[in-house]
Amino acid sequence: MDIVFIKQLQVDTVIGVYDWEKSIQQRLLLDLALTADQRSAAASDDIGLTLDYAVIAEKVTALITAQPIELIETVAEKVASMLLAEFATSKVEVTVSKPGAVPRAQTVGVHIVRTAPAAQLQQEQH
Ligand SMILES: Nc1nc2c(c(=O)[nH]1)N=C([C@H](O)[C@@H](O)CO)CN2
Repeated sequence: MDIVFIKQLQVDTVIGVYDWEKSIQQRLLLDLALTADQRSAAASDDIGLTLDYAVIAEKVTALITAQPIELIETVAEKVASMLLAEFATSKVEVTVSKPGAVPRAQTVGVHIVRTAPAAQLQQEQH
């Protein structure tokens, strides 16, 4: 199946468990993959028939920066839920990295895969 993706989307926000993290902004990097058949968009050359990655990037950034969050797992789950609810996609993969969180590691993060409920999948096929 086809995938529309965004790699290494930078989002600066208040993120972290500890008190010292609640008064600073830290950078998260997001990799997103949204599964959706792209054949009709390609055949018609119509942005309205695909998943607009610019719109996705804006909505994801707005969602994450709307309020402080403690866990990157929460970020990933919120993003996956929003993408499934607001875009015509059957499956999303969300990777949230927090570079700099562990000094001796290049980066740390979480990767989740979520699928649309069966009812939503049936709607998209018709
Ligand atoms: N699995 C996780 N482990 C940790 C998280 C997290 O969000 N998920 N967060 C922290 C702290 O906020 C850390 O990033 C501060 O440097 C620790 N472990």
